[in-house]
Amino acid sequence: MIRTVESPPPVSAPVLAAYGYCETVTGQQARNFAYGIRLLPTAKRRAMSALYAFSRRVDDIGDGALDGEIKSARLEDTRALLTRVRAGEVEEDDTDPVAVALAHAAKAFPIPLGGLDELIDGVLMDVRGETYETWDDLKTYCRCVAGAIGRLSLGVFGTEPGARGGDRAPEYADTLGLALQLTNILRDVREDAAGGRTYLPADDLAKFGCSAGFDGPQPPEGSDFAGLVHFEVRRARALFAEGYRLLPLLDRRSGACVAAMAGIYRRLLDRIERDPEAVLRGRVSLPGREKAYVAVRGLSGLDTRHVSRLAGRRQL
Ligand SMILES: CC(C)=CCC/C(C)=C/CC/C(C)=C/COP(=O)(O)OP(=O)(O)O
Repeated sequence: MIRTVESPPPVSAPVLAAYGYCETVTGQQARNFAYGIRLLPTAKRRAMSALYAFSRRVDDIGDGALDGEIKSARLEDTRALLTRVRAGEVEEDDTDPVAVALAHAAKAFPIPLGGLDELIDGVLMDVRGETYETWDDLKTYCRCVAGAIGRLSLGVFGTEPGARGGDRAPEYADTLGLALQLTNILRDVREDAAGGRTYLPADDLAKFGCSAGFDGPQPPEGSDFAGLVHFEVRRARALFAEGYRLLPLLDRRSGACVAAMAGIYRRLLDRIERDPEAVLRGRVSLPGREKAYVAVRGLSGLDTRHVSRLAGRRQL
């Protein structure tokens, strides 16, 4: 069962500084997720920033310019650090602020830290240059790099006591992570291709004549690129619909955080659906004012009430 911890332990000056570092990383680098994280009360916001900063570090190793062997070794160093966090071996005066903040967050909230091992496993798949034959194969990767983040975040949020169906919350959080990751893969298709990576399943690419890959602002000749994008958008929408069942299980501000994160990505998906080739021309993004609007909407509980109504009418 997932507990909500009401009063986290008091925060010492070194831990406060460590959280401050993680919040700066989050504010500067989480161009989309920071809007949701900001809506949380202090202790949860700090814990989410610690999770973000650790995940960012893992991701940056994967995306960096080093060669594969060095990346793998660095990822294993990060795993060793995680083992120290889990064993309670990271002291408050450790020189690594991300480790200090994560260790504190893991004491304050029941965060299933094994999810960070999964994230490292997923980034190692990237480093090995794995490609995916089918959606089931890609799903395994997405569970590691995004489903796990959903389940870790749920450890911070907790579920509302007595919420009906609360035991399914980890499954919904995982599915929401998949929805976000598939959207991210569609958005970054050109950038990933430039970096030599293809995430979309080979059998989908073949079905729409896109096996030649995406190396320019135009779709591969003779392909049905828009058909491919619309097919993946439908898949992502179904994942969003399932993952949104998480919202009524959360307290108001955690629900607002998730609604903001998911809402911003859903709007990215809308834009991609309207103009599929935009993802080949550059990075599709939302203006800051639109992200702020989605965050305010999340806080007003509109999305949560909408999902509850649909569930009540058995339309979800
Ligand atoms: C329950 C819950 C909270 C579920 C959501 C889980 C979650 C936040 C998954 C993240 C997956 C994802 C698309 C990461 C990309 O980060 P990025 O830094 O590359 O994103 P950006 O490029 O859009 O800034």
